[in-house]
Amino acid sequence: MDKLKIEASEALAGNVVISGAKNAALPILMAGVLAETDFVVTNVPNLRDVNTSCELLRCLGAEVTRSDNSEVRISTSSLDHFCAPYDLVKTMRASILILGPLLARFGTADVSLPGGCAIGARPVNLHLHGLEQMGAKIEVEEGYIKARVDGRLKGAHIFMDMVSVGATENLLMAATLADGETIIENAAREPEVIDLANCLIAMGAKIEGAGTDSIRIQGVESLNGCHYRVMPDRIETGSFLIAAAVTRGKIRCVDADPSTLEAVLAKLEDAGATITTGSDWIELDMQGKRPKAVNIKTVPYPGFPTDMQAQFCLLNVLAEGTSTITETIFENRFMHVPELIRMGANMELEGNTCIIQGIERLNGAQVMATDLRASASLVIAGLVAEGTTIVDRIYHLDRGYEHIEDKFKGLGGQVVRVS
Ligand SMILES: CC(=O)N[C@H]1[C@@H](OP(=O)(O)OP(=O)(O)OC[C@H]2O[C@@H](n3ccc(=O)[nH]c3=O)[C@H](O)[C@@H]2O)O[C@H](CO)[C@@H](O)[C@@H]1O
Ligand SMILES: C=C(OP(=O)(O)O)C(=O)O
Repeated sequence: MDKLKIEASEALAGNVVISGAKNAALPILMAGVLAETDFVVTNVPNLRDVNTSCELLRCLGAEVTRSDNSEVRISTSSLDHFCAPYDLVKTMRASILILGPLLARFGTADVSLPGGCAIGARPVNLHLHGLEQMGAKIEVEEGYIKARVDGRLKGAHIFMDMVSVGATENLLMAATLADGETIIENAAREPEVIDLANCLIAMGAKIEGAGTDSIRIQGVESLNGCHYRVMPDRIETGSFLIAAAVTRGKIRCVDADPSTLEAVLAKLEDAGATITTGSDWIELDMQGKRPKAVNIKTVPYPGFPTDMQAQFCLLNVLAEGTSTITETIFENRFMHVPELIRMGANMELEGNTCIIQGIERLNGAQVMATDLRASASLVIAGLVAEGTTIVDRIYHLDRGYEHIEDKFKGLGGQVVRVS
């Protein structure tokens, strides 16, 4: 099994090209099921989760081709299976996003119930409840969600009990083909929801309010394919900016979107970074200084993202001062903490808060994590640790970071993949 071997590195410097966003590409690929004509998605990152999504679409009978690494073409003319099997869903929870599109277009969907995962239980009750309000009959049998509707789904006024990105996306996709108007209240406002909505609009959907907490959808009879370019990955961008900050370097992220990262950039400025932005780039310059500790609390967008929590934990581990990091989205998202402690970090957990006393340097060690962003924080830790760090179980990283070792290498980071 592959591992990443990381040596203590100089301050990162140079440009890094940001890939398309995993968390936008996955729902957009699932939206392909809604399209009656050919659908072409560009800027799709070459990631394990994207491979899984393509495999899922193929397993339904869709034709999926990848002309080069970043373009995916989907044709649903031969789609004739309506089941997302356990073997695929267990490797990628986002497979649940096939439920809304399948049900809306074909009136039937069997989707393996995703289990919990390393970061929490992650139930899907909001997805199911919203679809039921739109007229679906849903049973859970033998580990599968079995959803059926006679004719079309019906527009509904849905009040979400809590903010859920995935449930908002599933219901948004389902509502595009429903009969009448759907309003999703307390909707997630994440940029990836807006990207999905823009894609659906390009396919012919009638959607207003994406990016606010109230999304209004007028159902249409059918949708066509379109050409759609996936937005830049704000979490990949943030991860490279953190790596530059902790190595006290200066980097520019190109093909990035600063407007989707305001909370993260504000915290980096509080940590002492000089941030400069253009319409599609972000530059961070630490001017050789050690970062200052910053307190963080994760909340839904536009607040500070949970997907950047592990990386900021690491920044605080190396920063000047004491800080607290509070995780409010997922109940078990601190798997990086024991591993960072093994590398010498001075931090402790109290409930959902991590208290960190900054130190100057970490020590290399053999580490592993069972979650994507925790793994990213360990790779970045390796760049500033004395000696060698080996990060194991990197299939988690391959779910969300394209060519991570090449991108670090381009910035002067000593990261290599070893078997
Ligand atoms: C593929 C993708 O886009 N993944 C992102 C998405 O995950 P995902 O869409 O799974 O996350 P949600 O926004 O749904 O989860 C937020 C919270 O709501 C809870 N919940 C969710 C649905 C539900 O039916 N019931 C329920 O209780 C979850 O357990 C969690 O505590 O948003 C998360 C929060 O920004 C990010 O960390 C993930 O990277
Ligand atoms: C938690 C994440 O993804 P997923 O929802 O696909 O597990 C993530 O991208 O950090």
